Amino acid sequence: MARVLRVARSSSLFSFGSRSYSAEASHVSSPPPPFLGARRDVTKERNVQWVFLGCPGVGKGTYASRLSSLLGVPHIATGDLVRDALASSGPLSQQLSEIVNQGKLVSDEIIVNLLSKRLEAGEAKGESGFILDGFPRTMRQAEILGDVTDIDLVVNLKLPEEVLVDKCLGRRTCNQCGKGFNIAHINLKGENGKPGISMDPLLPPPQCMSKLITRADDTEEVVKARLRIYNETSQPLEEYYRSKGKLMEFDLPGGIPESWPRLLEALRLDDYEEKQSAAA
Ligand SMILES: Nc1ncnc2c1ncn2[C@@H]1O[C@H](COP(=O)(O)OP(=O)(O)O)[C@@H](O)[C@H]1O
Repeated sequence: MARVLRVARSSSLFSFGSRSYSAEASHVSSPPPPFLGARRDVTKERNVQWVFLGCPGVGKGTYASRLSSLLGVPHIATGDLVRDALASSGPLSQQLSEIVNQGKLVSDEIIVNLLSKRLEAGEAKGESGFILDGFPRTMRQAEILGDVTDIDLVVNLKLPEEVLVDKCLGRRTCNQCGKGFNIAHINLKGENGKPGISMDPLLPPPQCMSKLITRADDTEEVVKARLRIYNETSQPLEEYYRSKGKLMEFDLPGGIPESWPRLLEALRLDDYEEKQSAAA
């Protein structure tokens, strides 16, 4: 989809593909543009174009990244694009740090701009397809995405809210190799017919142990703010994609060892590697 966006010099307009958008807030009550399921089937001509939805801490990054390696498509996390922009010097970094450190969402204009640049760079390198993680986050972003490309599938990962906070607070990244870990021990008892959930920590190897860092926005206060904002702004997206017949709900049954094979099964990818090698 990387016929990508540019911020128009004239100020309050930004563009994605050949379309321009006003930088003002979206009127969610306006009907969304027709989605792409209605258009021709292009899935056979290109790699997958998938979106991962889910609350902060649910594990979107982990599963999206594993699937991207399996399918050979880029995993594009807008949170990573924001953190890269934060790490660079300049006025954008200052503008972003205040927003991100309060757990608030960056403007649609900035986020579409960052995503567009990333897609453009990927296209120049010959990338095809994507797994988007953290985008779209608002109805307006979903409408913009729907205007410029076909989304094949939206995977909505779910975990009980009690688990999400603990998982966010347990996240760690190695500042040398960049890998993500989680030091939280989750053990939620089942009640009212709901199954319990236990997850072992994902501990780093000894060489990373002394290099672990915690995201500045993974404090309890900011995590709770992010969860609240997610529930307010992103849940309408579930309904939107459900109504297009694109939403796949997936309740994570536990940690990676239990969840990964079940997710592959749900995506009908459980024998994907075998089929790939047989076809080769
Ligand atoms: N699509 C988006 N729209 C607006 N802001 C975003 C978007 N994606 C990421 N951000 C910003 O980057 C921060 C970190 O994003 P992310 O790593 O996806 O965190 P989370 O753990 O909340 O899912 C968010 O709190 C938000 O400020």
